[in-house]
Parts: sequence; C-alpha cells; structure tokens
Amino acid sequence: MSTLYDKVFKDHIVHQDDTGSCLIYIDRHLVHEVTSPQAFEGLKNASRTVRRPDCTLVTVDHNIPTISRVNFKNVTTFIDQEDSRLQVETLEQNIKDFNLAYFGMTDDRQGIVHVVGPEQGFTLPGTTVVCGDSHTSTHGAFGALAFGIGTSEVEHVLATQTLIQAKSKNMLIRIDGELKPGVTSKDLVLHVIGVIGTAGGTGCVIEFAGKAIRDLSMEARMSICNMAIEAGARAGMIAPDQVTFDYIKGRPLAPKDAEWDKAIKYWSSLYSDENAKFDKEVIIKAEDIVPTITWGNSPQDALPITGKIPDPKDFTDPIAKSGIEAALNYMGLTPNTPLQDINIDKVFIGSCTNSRIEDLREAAKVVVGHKKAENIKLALVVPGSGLVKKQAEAEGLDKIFEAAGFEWREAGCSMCLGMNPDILDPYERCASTSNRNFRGRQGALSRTHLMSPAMAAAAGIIGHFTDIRKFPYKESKDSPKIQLGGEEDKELQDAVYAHEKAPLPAKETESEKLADEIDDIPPNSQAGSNEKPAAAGASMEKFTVLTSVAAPMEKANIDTDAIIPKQFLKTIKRTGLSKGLFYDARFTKGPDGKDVATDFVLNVDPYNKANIICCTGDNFGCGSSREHAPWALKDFGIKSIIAPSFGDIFYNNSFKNGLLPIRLPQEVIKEKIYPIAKSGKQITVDLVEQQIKGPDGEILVENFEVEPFRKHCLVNGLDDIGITLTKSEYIDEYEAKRKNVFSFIEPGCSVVIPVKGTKKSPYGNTAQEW
Ligand SMILES: CC(C)[C@H](C(=O)O)[C@@H](O)C(=O)O
Ligand code: SF4
Repeated sequence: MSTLYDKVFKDHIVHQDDTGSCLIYIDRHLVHEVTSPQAFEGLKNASRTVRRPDCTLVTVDHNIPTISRVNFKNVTTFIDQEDSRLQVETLEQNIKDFNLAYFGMTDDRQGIVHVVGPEQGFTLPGTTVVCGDSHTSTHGAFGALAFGIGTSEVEHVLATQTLIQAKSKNMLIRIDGELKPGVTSKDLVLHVIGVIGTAGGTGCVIEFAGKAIRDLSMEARMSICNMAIEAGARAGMIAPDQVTFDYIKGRPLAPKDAEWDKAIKYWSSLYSDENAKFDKEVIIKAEDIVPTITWGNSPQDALPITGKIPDPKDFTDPIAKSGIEAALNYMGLTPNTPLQDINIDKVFIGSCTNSRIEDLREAAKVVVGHKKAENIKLALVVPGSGLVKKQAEAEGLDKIFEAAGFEWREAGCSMCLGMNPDILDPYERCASTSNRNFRGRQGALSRTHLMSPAMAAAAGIIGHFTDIRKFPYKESKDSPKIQLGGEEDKELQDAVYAHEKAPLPAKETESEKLADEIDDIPPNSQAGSNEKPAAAGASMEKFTVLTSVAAPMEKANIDTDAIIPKQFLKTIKRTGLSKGLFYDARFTKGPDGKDVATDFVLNVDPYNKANIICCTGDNFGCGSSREHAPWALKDFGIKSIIAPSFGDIFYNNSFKNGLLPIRLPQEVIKEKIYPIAKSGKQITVDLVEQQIKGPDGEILVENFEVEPFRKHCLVNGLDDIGITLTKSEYIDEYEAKRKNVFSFIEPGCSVVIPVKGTKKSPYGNTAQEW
C-alpha cells in the first residue's frame, strides 16, 4: 500500500546506503538567475560539467524589468539596476559556457520558471522536478515530486543529476464536496494554510485530494501546490488524471505518439492506493470555504473576507499575542476593523501563483466595463510568461485592463518580490495575487495582502477589500452567477486560528517508525571519510563541539526574507552577507539616510559575538529557498540554531554550509536553554555526543536528533558532491534503466527549438541572440 509520493520517490532511488540516506535521480532541473551563479562558479572551480544539459532548462525572471521590450537590444542596455544586470549577464554567460537551453528576454517562452516548465510540457507526471526556488512545489500539481533546493543543491544536481534525500512524511489534505461560486483555488489554499498553519506541513509531502481538487483545472491545481511551501511542506502533489493528460498533450516537450501511450500507462498508475497510510490527515469541507484574504505578515494570517482584524486581547499564548501585535503595528491595522473597510493603494496581479491565462481571464471579467478606483495609485497586471501574454492579447484581455486604467506588462516575477523596479513605496497597501506577505517583501515597509485574482481586481475597482460575491459585474454575458453563503463568519474566523491553539496530533506511523529506525543506524564509515579530499570534497569547516553565548529570539515563523532581505540576493558570491543578516531588524535609517544599529539582539553585547541562536518559536527559516540565509548567518559567525522546528529547505541548506540546526521540543528550549541564553551565559553544543551542556558542564539535552549522514558530513567537513561522485556507477546504472523504462521523459530539452531566425543548435542556446 503506497501513497503517490511513496511511488514516485521509490522510482527515483539511485542508491540507498546503510545509513538510510537515499540518492535520488532528478529528471527536470529548472534554473534562474538568482540561485545559480554560485553553483556554476562551484562547477567551474572544480572543473566539473553539467551532467545532463538535456534535463536542464533555464530562464530569467526575478531581476528583469517588466516594462515594454519594444526597444530591447540586450540585457546590458536594458537592465538599469547594476546588480540585477550583473546577475542576468552572469546567467547568460553560464548558459553559453555550459551549453544549456535558455529562454531569454527575446523569446516568448521566457517567463517565471514555474509557469514556463508546465507550459512547455517540461514538467511531467511522476518526474522529479527541482529548482533553486521554493515555489517549485507548483509542479507537484502534475503528480511530479517537485521541491525547492538551495544553491549548493543546484550545484549538486548540475554535477550529478541526483540529490541526497531523506524520505519525508506523508500528509493528506482532502477537500470534500464542491467549492461555492466565487470561491477559487487561491481561497482554498489560503484557507488550508489558515487552518493548519505555516508549520502545519513541516517535514511532509502533502497530497491534495478529494472531489473539490479533482474538479479543478490544471492551472487552479498549480496555484494550490504552489503554496504548499507556505504550509511548510517539502512538496505538494496531486494525482494525475484526465485533466492532467489533456493539459500536457501536444505541448512542445511532451512525449509524442508511442511514447505518449507508454507515458499514459505509467502515469495512470500514479495514485495513492486505497488503504495507503498517511502520517497526518486533514479533511476540509469545500462548502465551508469563502473568499479569503490575509491581513498579517504570514500566509497563515488568512481570514474570510467577511471577517475582521484580530484582537491580540483574544489570545493567551505569548508568542501568538506578541506576533499579532507586531503584525498589526507593521501593517498599520486596528483590531476589530472589518476587512472590507480597509482601503488599498496598489494592485498586483501576477506571480507564479496567479499569472496564468485563467487567472488573467478571471481578473478581466471583474474589470471589464469598470475603471480603477481613484485612490488606486497603480494596478499592475503581469503575465507569467511571454506565451501567456500573447494568448491574453489574442483574447483582448490587455485592452480590457488598459481601459480600466490597469497597466499591462511583460512577463516576470515583478512586484511579487521586487528584485526588479516594481516595488511598493513604504506603507503602501497592496491587494496582491502573490504568495508571501512577509515584511518588506514587496518593498521596504510595504504592506501585502494575499488574495485571488478576482478579489484583487475587485479591490482595484472598489478601492478597498471587497467580497467578490457581491461585486457588480458588468457587460460580460458569462459573468459568474453567485449566491452568498449562509452563516459563516465567526466560526470560520475562529477555525483559521485553530493552529495557534492546538497543533495537529501526529500519530507515529509506519514511515515514522522506519525513519526512527534509520536514525538508529550508525554513520557509514565508507561514505567519505576514507576518500581522497579531492574526490570527497572535504571543503567545509568541521563541526564537532561549539561553546558560545546563544542569542535568544522569542518569535515564530522567522522567515528567510527576514533573515536576509531580497536586496542582498543580487550578489553572485557566497560571502560578504553578514551586513544583510536580519537587516530590517538590525538597522534603521538615520536622518542622513545612513544605517543606524537598533537594539536588536544580535547588535547587543554579548550576543553580537554569538555563535548560536536559541529560538523558542516554531518554523525558523520558513519561506524562500535562498541559501543566502545560511550564508549570512555563517558570515556573521552563527554556527548553530536551536528551534522547535525549521523550514525544510533552510534546514537542508544549513547543513550544506557547515551550520547545525537542532530541533528540540519547545518546552525543552523554553525551560532549559532559553533562560541560560537570556542570562548571557555560554552553552555547549556537542555534535559528536549529540548533547547540549550548560555553563557548568551540566547536561541540558541528553541526545538531540540528527540524521547520521548529515552528522557524518558535518563532523568530517565533507561536501556531498564529492561523495556522490564516488557513486557514479549507480547513477550510470539508473540512467540506463531510465532510458528503457521511462523512455518517454528522455528527450527533455534536447527538443527545444531555438527562437525563429537563428541558427539551430542541439539545445537552442547557442542559437540565441543575447
Ligand atoms: C529568489 C528565490 C530563492 C526565492 C524563493 O526561493 O522562493 C524567491 O523566488 C521568492 O519567492 O522568495
Ligand atoms: S514567488 Fe514570486 S519571486 Fe518567487 S518565483 Fe514566484 S513569482 Fe518569482
């Protein structure tokens, strides 16, 4: 009895060593400019090549301006921001150096990686899909095992086409029944995150199932899996079905003819067996979901549009209470204000969550015949790819938006993250279809509220948040017919906070037991320590015993945007990031515009020299896959972080950089470690003994958990690309089998056709005009 995830994982195991650590094969690797420069540099330094250029597809999305490209000549003249330009130029140079398939800015196929992959048929059911980007979870909508990775892992995949992975837990989220009119997949996923919390899926691969999911289009399914990462999950998956097959058929990189038939046969076996065991199950009734928006700085701060801003007085848990107070303060909101009374300044329709053609159609249906409200300074519509843009223009959607005063742009990440010129000014409030409402996400001091495309468009027309079910649609014969739901408000408003009070019970199941057993196996002495340093890459500083003061932090959901804000991601190096660490918390601007240090804990003696962080709140390092977060921590001198739970990608990235994240029960941290941290006394983290000791050598934690393979690498200072390359015979063997059994995914990008009017080349890259 296997789950969908179990099946896909099993079919990709290249090798499993006696520590239980698995080497899995990666079928599809998407690459963008932000998380790849250091990876390519690593390859070059080690004289390594890209193992499978045919499995590697590259585009540019985060840094590019979204203004008209009519006068585009090349990125050097087109991109004004120096650091953005350098990142894109570096990417283009790497594409040439490694001969990779690339959709550049003159190509209609360019766009946000997570829009491009599915659109091209590069993303296929049952494949493993990775990218140095957390929203790679999007591709799970096809029944692919798709997850974000850090830059070290990008390098690992480029060099070996594999990754070292531990098996995650299985979580089922079943949505029974039917969604009511006016309720979209974005409302559904925001509701789910509101209910389970941003740490609800930690350590799990979530399978979304149930009638409400089956009824959704592929694009709507993608919006759901896209945000699985916001629920803390490693990945989100939906079993492929006829809707999936119909979407893929005929796409440029999809299998054809006999290979198509062979593919369908395999893809049809990809579902969770009837009695398959899930470690966690959540069942939600679709009828209970109403249009949902966020109010705070975490995607779990989701409320029905009929609700009101929470009141900290209603919360007893000190972390939840102070978290709400801080969010209200940042967001400029007053407790108990009805959401629909809140005015906005800007609208952003776009991002890898909601920039596909169906999203634009939904927004256009709302906008048609209306004008944007007077208080709206800017309403941006940014298609997810050049092809989405073309399609929308063919349908006349651009004209509808422009007639209403909305701006129609070129494809890119745009204001989702603001690594490009599209940003909010300080204190501006935005109705946004993106996926993260973290502090400063859309610009310094920006205020982001997440919602569906129809709700964002409607807010742009009315000038404040509004219930789409009451919106006065105009002109369109196919405007949705909507009836309002019954008594939903109070109960729903409470339901979405359930996660603050009672975390979901996690029963010990088969896979958990297996994981525990694997943890008990002693480290494999063959896995690297006897290798020659050149092969095994003994390049990391060793971690054995560390004694230091621990900087106390009493906060949940410390996201990687907070650890290192977006402006510091434009570097092409791994070092020099300590200034950016917790930048918005550590610095404020003085009257002369210069940075002035705040009293943030890491600025204050003795914690300004701390090597350890002790955090009492859940989910440290949630959000983005940026490896810049551990790089910045390391640069500052932090070597270990103790917290009740971590964002999965951050946890992984930390080990790759010689940092030791330690998960401990919250009570243990609060009772035994936090008071010592607060007192400014030192603690000792002993990785060899897996113990934490107090200032007088007393044992505070007898045996903390760490996977044997990770411990082995840290204690010996081993980089795992070297270790994996010693297993290349297993990779060869797997590839031979893949060629035969999974022949339908073999062609990959080798069939990418170069842009018109240029020379042909095997991967389309050398043929492109830059
Ligand atoms: C830049 C990239 C690492 C990041 C991510 O991983 O998510 C970005 O896409 C984001 O949305 O924050
Ligand atoms: S979340 Fe935003 S910044 Fe990240 S990949 Fe998606 S669109 Fe780009």
